[in-house]
Amino acid sequence: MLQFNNFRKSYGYHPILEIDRLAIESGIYWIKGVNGSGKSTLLKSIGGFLFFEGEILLNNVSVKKDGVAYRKMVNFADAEPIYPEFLTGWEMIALFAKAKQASPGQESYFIESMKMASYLSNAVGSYSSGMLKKLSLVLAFLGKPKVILLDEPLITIDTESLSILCQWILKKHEEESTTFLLSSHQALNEELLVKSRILLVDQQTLTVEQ
Ligand SMILES: Nc1ncnc2c1ncn2[C@@H]1O[C@H](COP(=O)(O)OP(=O)(O)OP(=O)(O)O)[C@@H](O)[C@H]1O
Repeated sequence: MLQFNNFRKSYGYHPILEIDRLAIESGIYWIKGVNGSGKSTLLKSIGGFLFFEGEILLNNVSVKKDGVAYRKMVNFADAEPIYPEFLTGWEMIALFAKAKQASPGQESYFIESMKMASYLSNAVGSYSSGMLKKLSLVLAFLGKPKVILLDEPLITIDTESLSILCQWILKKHEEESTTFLLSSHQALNEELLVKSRILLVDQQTLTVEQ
């Protein structure tokens, strides 16, 4: 479903990733690689946020040639999310729900399970890093994307939220066949681990471990 053709990403003259040809089937993938290997660069490229050479296709839709249709199918949560400080959590959720054509009330399950209602009326600028992270995760789950990209989703959230996030991932994958690509230096919990395959970013390329 996700296809790389002659993908090349550099920053200036510094090559970061080269993927000649690779197909990634639907599933849950744990992206591993040492610091600076290119995991965030990979996720941002798939998300359509970075310029690169070559092609990335999702269900045969090209991020370059049909960016609008492509981006409708892909949600992304940044490792260190930054939002306008003056907006409230509710306003951010309303904005994303509209953009992602979420069904009415879709956010309720996520907000309730992570007990976020008490602070969503406050401006985002007042949030702790964990509160902000949880908001970014809710936003990434809105709508019915084919792929959800999560860059370091496990950092800053507390232990209880961590296992709830794993449940969100498993549920969304089971119910909507959503593919997940998530990078993490921390090990995934056991339940998620058994359902995951590993994508290794190493020596400037990407391989799917069997
Ligand atoms: N905007 C940028 N300009 C120039 N170089 C960059 C930029 N962003 C990343 N890099 C470089 O690209 C390489 C890959 O960075 P990237 O953030 O993708 O790695 P990563 O695997 O996500 O790292 P980490 O595990 O530390 O988060 C690094 O050498 C980094 O210095």
